[in-house]
Amino acid sequence: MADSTSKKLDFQLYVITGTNYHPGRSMIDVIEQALIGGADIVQLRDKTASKQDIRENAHKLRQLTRRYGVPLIINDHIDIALEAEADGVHLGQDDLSLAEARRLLGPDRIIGISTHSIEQGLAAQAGGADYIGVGPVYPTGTKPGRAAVTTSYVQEAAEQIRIPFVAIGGITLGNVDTVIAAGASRVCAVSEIVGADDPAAVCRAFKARLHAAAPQRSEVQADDFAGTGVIVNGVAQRTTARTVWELICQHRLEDRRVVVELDGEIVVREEWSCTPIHEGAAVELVHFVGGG
Ligand SMILES: Cc1ncc(COP(=O)(O)OP(=O)(O)O)c(N)n1
Ligand SMILES: Cc1ncsc1CCOP(=O)(O)O
Ligand SMILES: [Mg+2]
Repeated sequence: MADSTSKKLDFQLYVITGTNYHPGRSMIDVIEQALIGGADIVQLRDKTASKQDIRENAHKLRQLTRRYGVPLIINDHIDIALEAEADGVHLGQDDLSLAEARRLLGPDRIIGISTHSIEQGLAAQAGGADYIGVGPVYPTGTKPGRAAVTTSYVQEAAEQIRIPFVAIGGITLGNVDTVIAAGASRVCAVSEIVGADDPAAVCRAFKARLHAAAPQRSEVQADDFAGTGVIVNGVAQRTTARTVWELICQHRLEDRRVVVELDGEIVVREEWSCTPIHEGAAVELVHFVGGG
C-alpha cells in the first residue's frame, strides 16, 4: 500500500530527481540530502533511463521516502507507481488522461497534473486532480522548448485555483521570492536542488523563504488539528510543527546559530528536518546572540 492514508497534501517544497545534474553522485544520496534539508515531497522523473532502471529506482526511492515520512510521486508511469507502492503520479497534458489515470489508480492515490494556462488549471481541478503544476514559470534547460508561463499564471492560479498548486520551472534561490510574491506557497525545483554542491543547504534556504512568506500557513490549514503539546525552553505550548526544523522556523530561528536538545538529547542540524516532534516533547532551543 502507498503510505498516504489520506490525501491531505501539506507540502511547500517539492523536489524532482534529475540525475544529469549530479554526475558521479548517486541519485539516492542526493535526494536524501534534499530530504535532510526539508523537501516535503519527492518525484521520480527520468526521461532517458530504461523502464527497468526506473522501476528499480522507484523501489529505492520508496524505501528512502518512507524513512522520512514523505510522499513519493512517479512521473509518467502509472504501472511503476502501483508496483512500487508510490503515493501517486504526475501527468502532463500529453500523457494519459486524468480520468483514465483515476480509474487505474483509484480514489486514494495522488494525481498531479501539469498545466500551462489558467484554463488547463481549472480543467484539471474540475477533473479531480489533487494538485497542479504551474509552469514552467521561467525558461529552463530541464524542460527545453517549453515556453515560460511567467509569474502572471502564478498570480491567476493564486486567485482562482482552490486545490494545491506548485510553481515549477527555472526556480532558484535568486527568483523564488518573486514567485512567492506572485502568490505561490509551494515551489518545485530540479536543477537548483539536485545540481547543488549542498542540496540540504539549498532546501533549507528554500524552506526558510517559503516559511517567512507564510508563517501561519500550517496553522490556517490545520483546521482539524489543534497541534502537539510541547514544552519549549520551559514554556508549555501547542505547535503545528511536525519536525524540529519546522519548530525552529516557527520560533524564527532558522537564520541563527542554534543548539537543539530534544528530551535531553542533542539533535544535530542534519537531523532537524527528519526528527519528528511528539506529544509531550521537551525542547530546548539555545541560540547565540551577537558576537560569535
Ligand atoms: C510537479 C511537476 N510539474 C510539471 C511536470 C511536468 O510534467 P510533463 O508536462 O508531463 O512533462 P515531463 O515531466 O513528463 O517531461 C512534472 N513532471 N512535475
Ligand atoms: C519537469 C518540468 N515541467 C515544467 S518545468 C520542469 C522542469 C523544472 O526543472 P528546473 O527546476 O531545473 O527548472
Ligand atoms: Mg509527463
